[in-house]
Amino acid sequence: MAAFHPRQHQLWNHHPLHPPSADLRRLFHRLTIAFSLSILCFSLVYIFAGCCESELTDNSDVSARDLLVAGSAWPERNVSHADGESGLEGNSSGKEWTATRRLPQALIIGVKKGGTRALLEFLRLHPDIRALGSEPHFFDRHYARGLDWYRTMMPKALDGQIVMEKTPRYFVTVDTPPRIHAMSRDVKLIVVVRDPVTRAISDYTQIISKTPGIPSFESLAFKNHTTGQIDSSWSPLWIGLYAQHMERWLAWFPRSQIHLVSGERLITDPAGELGKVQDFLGLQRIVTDKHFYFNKTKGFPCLKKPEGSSKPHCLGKTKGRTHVSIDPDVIQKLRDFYKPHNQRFYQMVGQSFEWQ
Ligand SMILES: Nc1ncnc2c1ncn2[C@@H]1O[C@H](COP(=O)(O)OS(=O)(=O)O)[C@@H](OP(=O)(O)O)[C@H]1O
Repeated sequence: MAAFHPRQHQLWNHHPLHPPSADLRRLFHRLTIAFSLSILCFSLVYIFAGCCESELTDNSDVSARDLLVAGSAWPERNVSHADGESGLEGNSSGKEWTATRRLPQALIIGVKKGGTRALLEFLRLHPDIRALGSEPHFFDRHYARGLDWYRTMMPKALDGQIVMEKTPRYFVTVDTPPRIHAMSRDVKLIVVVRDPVTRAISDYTQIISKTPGIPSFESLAFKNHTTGQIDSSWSPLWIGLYAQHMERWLAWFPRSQIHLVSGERLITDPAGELGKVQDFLGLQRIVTDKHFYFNKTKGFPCLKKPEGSSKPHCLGKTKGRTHVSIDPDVIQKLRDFYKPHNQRFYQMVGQSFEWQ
Protein backbone atom coordinates (compact mmCIF):
# COMPACT_ATOMS: atom_id res chain seq x y z
CA MET A 1 0.00 0.00 0.00
CA ALA A 2 1.34 3.42 -0.90
CA ALA A 3 2.55 5.53 1.98
CA PHE A 4 0.52 8.58 2.66
CA HIS A 5 2.77 11.62 2.52
CA PRO A 6 2.64 13.76 5.60
CA ARG A 7 2.32 16.92 3.45
CA GLN A 8 -0.69 15.46 1.67
CA HIS A 9 -2.05 14.62 5.03
CA GLN A 10 -1.51 18.19 6.04
CA LEU A 11 -3.66 19.43 3.19
CA TRP A 12 -6.72 17.56 4.27
CA ASN A 13 -6.22 17.54 8.05
CA HIS A 14 -4.98 21.00 8.70
CA HIS A 15 -2.57 21.76 11.45
CA PRO A 16 -4.11 23.50 14.42
CA LEU A 17 -1.59 26.36 13.96
CA HIS A 18 -2.56 26.81 10.29
CA PRO A 19 -6.01 28.19 9.69
CA PRO A 20 -8.08 26.29 7.03
CA SER A 21 -7.95 29.30 4.65
CA ALA A 22 -4.10 29.13 4.51
CA ASP A 23 -4.30 25.42 3.57
CA LEU A 24 -6.81 26.19 0.88
CA ARG A 25 -4.62 28.97 -0.49
CA ARG A 26 -1.67 26.56 -0.66
CA LEU A 27 -3.82 23.94 -2.36
CA PHE A 28 -5.05 26.51 -4.86
CA HIS A 29 -1.48 27.65 -5.48
CA ARG A 30 -0.31 24.08 -6.18
CA LEU A 31 -3.24 23.38 -8.44
CA THR A 32 -2.50 26.56 -10.40
CA ILE A 33 1.13 25.51 -10.88
CA ALA A 34 0.11 21.98 -11.91
CA PHE A 35 -2.44 23.37 -14.37
CA SER A 36 0.08 25.79 -15.89
CA LEU A 37 2.66 23.02 -16.26
CA SER A 38 0.18 20.73 -18.01
CA ILE A 39 -0.77 23.56 -20.44
CA LEU A 40 2.93 24.14 -21.13
CA CYS A 41 3.56 20.42 -21.75
CA PHE A 42 0.53 20.19 -24.01
CA SER A 43 1.68 23.18 -26.06
CA LEU A 44 5.17 21.76 -26.44
CA VAL A 45 3.81 18.41 -27.63
CA TYR A 46 1.53 20.25 -30.10
CA ILE A 47 4.35 22.39 -31.48
CA PHE A 48 6.72 19.44 -31.93
CA ALA A 49 4.02 17.30 -33.52
CA GLY A 50 3.27 20.16 -35.94
CA CYS A 51 6.93 20.52 -36.91
CA CYS A 52 7.30 16.79 -37.55
CA GLU A 53 4.18 16.69 -39.65
CA SER A 54 5.36 19.49 -41.91
CA GLU A 55 8.79 17.87 -42.23
CA LEU A 56 7.22 14.61 -43.30
CA THR A 57 4.82 16.10 -45.79
CA ASP A 58 7.49 18.34 -47.26
CA ASN A 59 9.58 15.31 -48.14
CA SER A 60 7.16 14.31 -50.88
CA ASP A 61 7.60 17.56 -52.72
CA VAL A 62 10.82 19.19 -51.84
CA SER A 63 10.76 22.95 -51.92
CA ALA A 64 13.45 25.04 -53.54
CA ARG A 65 14.36 26.35 -50.13
CA ASP A 66 14.62 22.85 -48.64
CA LEU A 67 16.88 21.79 -51.47
CA LEU A 68 18.90 24.92 -51.25
CA VAL A 69 19.39 24.25 -47.58
CA ALA A 70 20.14 20.60 -48.28
CA GLY A 71 22.56 21.62 -51.00
CA SER A 72 21.02 19.49 -53.75
CA ALA A 73 19.56 20.37 -57.12
CA TRP A 74 16.04 21.68 -57.73
CA PRO A 75 13.35 19.09 -58.18
CA GLU A 76 12.09 18.04 -61.55
CA ARG A 77 9.09 15.93 -60.85
CA ASN A 78 6.27 14.78 -62.95
CA VAL A 79 4.79 12.71 -60.21
CA SER A 80 1.86 14.08 -58.36
CA HIS A 81 1.20 13.53 -54.70
CA ALA A 82 -1.39 14.66 -52.26
CA ASP A 83 1.17 16.11 -49.91
CA GLY A 84 2.67 18.58 -52.28
CA GLU A 85 4.07 20.80 -49.59
CA SER A 86 6.64 23.36 -50.50
CA GLY A 87 8.29 25.74 -48.11
CA LEU A 88 5.24 26.17 -45.92
CA GLU A 89 7.22 26.76 -42.81
CA GLY A 90 9.32 29.32 -44.63
CA ASN A 91 6.40 31.30 -45.90
CA SER A 92 3.99 31.02 -43.04
CA SER A 93 6.28 31.72 -40.07
CA GLY A 94 4.82 28.86 -38.05
CA LYS A 95 1.16 29.68 -38.76
CA GLU A 96 0.36 26.31 -40.30
CA TRP A 97 -2.77 25.88 -38.27
CA THR A 98 -4.49 28.72 -40.11
CA ALA A 99 -3.33 27.56 -43.55
CA THR A 100 -5.72 25.67 -45.82
CA ARG A 101 -5.53 23.85 -49.14
CA ARG A 102 -7.16 25.91 -51.85
CA LEU A 103 -7.50 25.67 -55.60
CA PRO A 104 -4.83 27.68 -57.43
CA GLN A 105 -5.40 31.32 -58.31
CA ALA A 106 -2.51 31.33 -60.79
CA LEU A 107 -1.11 28.75 -63.18
CA ILE A 108 2.04 28.52 -65.25
CA ILE A 109 0.49 26.78 -68.26
CA GLY A 110 3.51 26.56 -70.56
CA VAL A 111 5.43 26.24 -72.63
CA LYS A 112 7.42 23.09 -72.28
CA LYS A 113 11.15 23.96 -72.29
CA GLY A 114 10.33 27.66 -72.05
CA GLY A 115 11.90 28.14 -68.62
CA THR A 116 8.86 27.21 -66.53
CA ARG A 117 10.88 25.55 -63.76
CA ALA A 118 13.15 28.55 -63.36
CA LEU A 119 10.14 30.86 -63.17
CA LEU A 120 8.35 28.72 -60.61
CA GLU A 121 11.42 28.30 -58.42
CA PHE A 122 12.17 32.02 -58.52
CA LEU A 123 8.55 32.87 -57.66
CA ARG A 124 8.63 30.48 -54.74
CA LEU A 125 11.02 32.85 -53.00
CA HIS A 126 8.10 35.26 -52.63
CA PRO A 127 6.47 34.96 -49.20
CA ASP A 128 3.00 35.51 -50.68
CA ILE A 129 3.29 32.61 -53.09
CA ARG A 130 2.64 28.99 -52.28
CA ALA A 131 3.53 26.81 -55.23
CA LEU A 132 3.34 23.10 -55.80
CA GLY A 133 6.79 21.76 -56.67
CA SER A 134 5.67 18.88 -58.88
CA GLU A 135 3.58 19.05 -62.05
CA PRO A 136 0.10 17.76 -61.15
CA HIS A 137 -1.17 17.43 -64.76
CA PHE A 138 -4.69 17.76 -63.44
CA PHE A 139 -6.39 19.46 -66.38
CA ASP A 140 -4.70 17.35 -69.04
CA ARG A 141 -4.35 13.90 -67.46
CA HIS A 142 -6.13 13.58 -64.14
CA TYR A 143 -9.27 15.63 -64.69
CA ALA A 144 -11.53 12.65 -63.94
CA ARG A 145 -10.23 12.65 -60.36
CA GLY A 146 -12.17 15.83 -59.72
CA LEU A 147 -11.47 19.23 -58.20
CA ASP A 148 -11.41 17.91 -54.63
CA TRP A 149 -8.50 15.67 -55.52
CA TYR A 150 -6.78 18.62 -57.20
CA ARG A 151 -7.31 20.77 -54.10
CA THR A 152 -5.67 18.15 -51.90
CA MET A 153 -2.62 18.32 -54.18
CA MET A 154 -2.11 21.98 -53.41
CA PRO A 155 0.22 23.20 -50.69
CA LYS A 156 -1.39 24.76 -47.65
CA ALA A 157 -1.66 28.52 -47.89
CA LEU A 158 -2.56 31.37 -45.59
CA ASP A 159 -5.16 33.99 -46.41
CA GLY A 160 -3.68 36.40 -48.92
CA GLN A 161 -1.11 33.95 -50.25
CA ILE A 162 -1.41 32.99 -53.91
CA VAL A 163 -1.55 29.27 -54.62
CA MET A 164 -0.02 28.17 -57.89
CA GLU A 165 1.27 25.23 -59.89
CA LYS A 166 2.97 24.69 -63.22
CA THR A 167 2.18 22.11 -65.86
CA PRO A 168 3.63 23.18 -69.24
CA ARG A 169 1.50 20.69 -71.16
CA TYR A 170 -1.67 22.65 -70.34
CA PHE A 171 -0.79 25.22 -73.00
CA VAL A 172 -1.11 22.72 -75.86
CA THR A 173 -3.93 20.50 -74.60
CA VAL A 174 -7.22 21.26 -76.35
CA ASP A 175 -9.53 20.49 -73.39
CA THR A 176 -7.56 22.50 -70.87
CA PRO A 177 -8.82 26.10 -71.37
CA PRO A 178 -12.53 25.25 -70.82
CA ARG A 179 -11.65 23.04 -67.87
CA ILE A 180 -9.58 25.74 -66.19
CA HIS A 181 -12.33 28.25 -66.94
CA ALA A 182 -14.84 25.94 -65.25
CA MET A 183 -12.65 25.91 -62.13
CA SER A 184 -12.23 29.68 -62.10
CA ARG A 185 -12.89 32.35 -64.68
CA ASP A 186 -10.57 34.71 -62.73
CA VAL A 187 -7.50 32.49 -62.58
CA LYS A 188 -4.29 34.21 -63.70
CA LEU A 189 -2.40 32.43 -66.44
CA ILE A 190 1.31 32.68 -67.14
CA VAL A 191 3.04 31.41 -70.27
CA VAL A 192 6.81 31.41 -70.69
CA VAL A 193 7.50 31.57 -74.40
CA ARG A 194 10.83 30.95 -76.06
CA ASP A 195 12.04 31.04 -79.66
CA PRO A 196 10.20 27.99 -81.07
CA VAL A 197 13.30 26.78 -82.94
CA THR A 198 15.50 26.78 -79.82
CA ARG A 199 12.59 25.33 -77.85
CA ALA A 200 12.23 22.45 -80.34
CA ILE A 201 15.94 21.65 -80.14
CA SER A 202 15.79 21.78 -76.36
CA ASP A 203 12.80 19.43 -76.43
CA TYR A 204 14.57 17.01 -78.77
CA THR A 205 17.73 17.15 -76.60
CA GLN A 206 15.63 15.97 -73.68
CA ILE A 207 13.86 13.29 -75.73
CA ILE A 208 17.11 11.81 -77.04
CA SER A 209 18.66 11.88 -73.58
CA LYS A 210 15.78 9.69 -72.40
CA THR A 211 15.50 7.56 -75.54
CA PRO A 212 18.95 7.21 -77.07
CA GLY A 213 18.91 5.81 -80.59
CA ILE A 214 15.79 7.59 -81.82
CA PRO A 215 15.98 9.06 -85.36
CA SER A 216 17.85 12.30 -85.90
CA PHE A 217 16.23 15.71 -85.37
CA GLU A 218 16.40 16.33 -89.12
CA SER A 219 14.66 13.12 -90.09
CA LEU A 220 11.83 13.82 -87.65
CA ALA A 221 11.48 17.52 -88.44
CA PHE A 222 10.98 17.04 -92.19
CA LYS A 223 8.30 15.12 -93.99
CA ASN A 224 10.55 15.20 -96.98
CA HIS A 225 14.11 16.34 -96.48
CA THR A 226 14.73 16.94 -100.19
CA THR A 227 11.72 19.22 -100.68
CA GLY A 228 12.25 20.73 -97.23
CA GLN A 229 8.66 20.06 -96.22
CA ILE A 230 8.37 20.48 -92.45
CA ASP A 231 6.43 17.98 -90.35
CA SER A 232 4.63 20.38 -88.04
CA SER A 233 2.71 17.53 -86.46
CA TRP A 234 5.93 16.34 -84.81
CA SER A 235 5.48 17.33 -81.18
CA PRO A 236 8.69 19.42 -80.73
CA LEU A 237 7.64 21.52 -83.73
CA TRP A 238 3.88 21.50 -83.10
CA ILE A 239 4.31 22.91 -79.55
CA GLY A 240 6.03 25.95 -81.07
CA LEU A 241 2.96 26.95 -83.10
CA TYR A 242 2.14 29.42 -80.34
CA ALA A 243 -0.53 31.38 -82.23
CA GLN A 244 -2.52 28.22 -82.86
CA HIS A 245 -2.51 27.29 -79.17
CA MET A 246 -2.97 30.84 -77.92
CA GLU A 247 -6.09 31.27 -80.02
CA ARG A 248 -7.84 28.62 -77.96
CA TRP A 249 -6.90 30.31 -74.68
CA LEU A 250 -8.13 33.67 -75.90
CA ALA A 251 -11.50 32.11 -76.67
CA TRP A 252 -11.90 31.50 -72.93
CA PHE A 253 -9.85 34.13 -71.16
CA PRO A 254 -9.31 37.85 -71.77
CA ARG A 255 -5.81 38.82 -72.86
CA SER A 256 -5.39 40.81 -69.61
CA GLN A 257 -5.61 37.57 -67.66
CA ILE A 258 -2.69 35.99 -69.51
CA HIS A 259 0.85 37.13 -68.83
CA LEU A 260 3.62 36.24 -71.24
CA VAL A 261 7.15 35.84 -69.95
CA SER A 262 10.04 35.95 -72.38
CA GLY A 263 12.06 32.78 -71.90
CA GLU A 264 15.09 34.60 -73.33
CA ARG A 265 14.81 37.56 -70.93
CA LEU A 266 14.20 35.19 -68.03
CA ILE A 267 17.82 34.18 -68.63
CA THR A 268 19.34 37.59 -69.44
CA ASP A 269 17.28 39.63 -66.95
CA PRO A 270 15.53 37.34 -64.46
CA ALA A 271 14.78 40.16 -62.00
CA GLY A 272 13.14 42.25 -64.76
CA GLU A 273 10.87 39.37 -65.83
CA LEU A 274 10.11 38.46 -62.22
CA GLY A 275 9.20 42.08 -61.52
CA LYS A 276 6.57 42.00 -64.25
CA VAL A 277 5.18 38.67 -63.06
CA GLN A 278 4.89 39.98 -59.49
CA ASP A 279 3.04 43.07 -60.82
CA PHE A 280 0.71 40.83 -62.83
CA LEU A 281 -0.04 38.78 -59.72
CA GLY A 282 -0.68 41.95 -57.73
CA LEU A 283 2.24 41.26 -55.41
CA GLN A 284 4.87 43.50 -53.96
CA ARG A 285 8.15 43.25 -55.90
CA ILE A 286 10.06 41.21 -53.36
CA VAL A 287 12.06 38.94 -55.68
CA THR A 288 14.56 41.38 -57.17
CA ASP A 289 18.04 41.50 -58.69
CA LYS A 290 19.44 41.06 -55.19
CA HIS A 291 18.42 37.41 -55.44
CA PHE A 292 20.33 36.54 -58.62
CA TYR A 293 23.83 36.25 -59.93
CA PHE A 294 25.05 34.98 -63.27
CA ASN A 295 26.91 31.71 -62.95
CA LYS A 296 29.51 31.71 -65.73
CA THR A 297 30.12 27.96 -65.55
CA LYS A 298 26.45 27.13 -65.91
CA GLY A 299 25.78 30.03 -68.25
CA PHE A 300 22.54 30.84 -66.44
CA PRO A 301 21.30 32.99 -63.61
CA CYS A 302 21.32 31.27 -60.26
CA LEU A 303 20.15 32.25 -56.80
CA LYS A 304 22.67 34.27 -54.87
CA LYS A 305 21.92 33.79 -51.23
CA PRO A 306 18.65 32.00 -50.89
CA GLU A 307 16.70 32.32 -47.68
CA GLY A 308 17.92 29.87 -45.08
CA SER A 309 21.21 29.23 -46.83
CA SER A 310 24.44 31.08 -47.36
CA LYS A 311 25.28 29.04 -50.46
CA PRO A 312 24.42 30.16 -54.00
CA HIS A 313 22.38 27.69 -56.00
CA CYS A 314 21.58 26.86 -59.63
CA LEU A 315 18.92 24.71 -61.28
CA GLY A 316 19.75 21.04 -61.87
CA LYS A 317 21.76 19.47 -64.67
CA THR A 318 18.75 18.92 -66.95
CA LYS A 319 18.08 22.66 -67.05
CA GLY A 320 20.39 24.60 -69.29
CA ARG A 321 22.09 21.64 -70.90
CA THR A 322 24.09 21.58 -74.11
CA HIS A 323 21.81 21.05 -77.07
CA VAL A 324 22.35 18.51 -79.81
CA SER A 325 24.03 20.22 -82.73
CA ILE A 326 21.80 20.88 -85.72
CA ASP A 327 22.84 21.76 -89.28
CA PRO A 328 22.54 25.56 -89.77
CA ASP A 329 20.55 24.95 -93.01
CA VAL A 330 17.96 23.00 -91.03
CA ILE A 331 17.78 25.79 -88.47
CA GLN A 332 17.24 28.35 -91.24
CA LYS A 333 14.45 26.25 -92.77
CA LEU A 334 12.78 26.10 -89.36
CA ARG A 335 13.14 29.85 -88.90
CA ASP A 336 11.49 30.41 -92.28
CA PHE A 337 8.73 28.01 -91.33
CA TYR A 338 7.99 29.72 -88.00
CA LYS A 339 8.22 33.29 -89.28
CA PRO A 340 4.54 33.75 -90.26
CA HIS A 341 3.37 31.83 -87.18
CA ASN A 342 5.46 34.06 -84.91
CA GLN A 343 4.16 37.22 -86.62
CA ARG A 344 0.59 36.03 -86.09
CA PHE A 345 1.40 35.31 -82.45
CA TYR A 346 2.89 38.80 -81.90
CA GLN A 347 -0.21 40.38 -83.41
CA MET A 348 -2.56 38.20 -81.40
CA VAL A 349 -0.93 39.04 -78.07
CA GLY A 350 0.13 42.60 -78.92
CA GLN A 351 3.72 41.88 -77.94
CA SER A 352 6.84 41.15 -79.98
CA PHE A 353 9.50 38.70 -78.88
CA GLU A 354 11.85 39.44 -81.75
CA TRP A 355 12.67 35.85 -82.58
CA GLN A 356 14.67 35.81 -85.81
N1 LIG B 1 18.12 30.10 -64.46
C1 LIG B 1 18.02 29.08 -65.30
N2 LIG B 1 18.76 27.97 -65.11
C2 LIG B 1 18.65 26.92 -65.97
N3 LIG B 1 17.81 26.90 -67.03
C3 LIG B 1 17.06 27.99 -67.24
C4 LIG B 1 17.13 29.12 -66.40
N4 LIG B 1 16.27 30.05 -66.87
C5 LIG B 1 15.72 29.55 -67.95
N5 LIG B 1 16.17 28.31 -68.19
C6 LIG B 1 15.76 27.49 -69.32
O1 LIG B 1 14.77 26.60 -68.90
C7 LIG B 1 14.74 25.57 -69.87
C8 LIG B 1 13.92 24.42 -69.37
O2 LIG B 1 12.59 24.84 -69.43
P1 LIG B 1 11.45 24.24 -68.52
O3 LIG B 1 11.84 24.34 -67.10
O4 LIG B 1 10.19 24.91 -68.92
O5 LIG B 1 11.44 22.74 -68.97
S1 LIG B 1 10.29 21.66 -68.70
O6 LIG B 1 9.23 21.92 -69.66
O7 LIG B 1 9.85 21.80 -67.32
O8 LIG B 1 10.95 20.37 -68.97
C9 LIG B 1 16.19 25.27 -70.10
O9 LIG B 1 16.31 24.73 -71.39
P2 LIG B 1 17.65 24.07 -71.93
O10 LIG B 1 18.66 25.20 -72.01
O11 LIG B 1 17.32 23.56 -73.25
O12 LIG B 1 18.05 23.01 -70.96
C10 LIG B 1 16.86 26.63 -69.93
O13 LIG B 1 17.25 27.21 -71.15
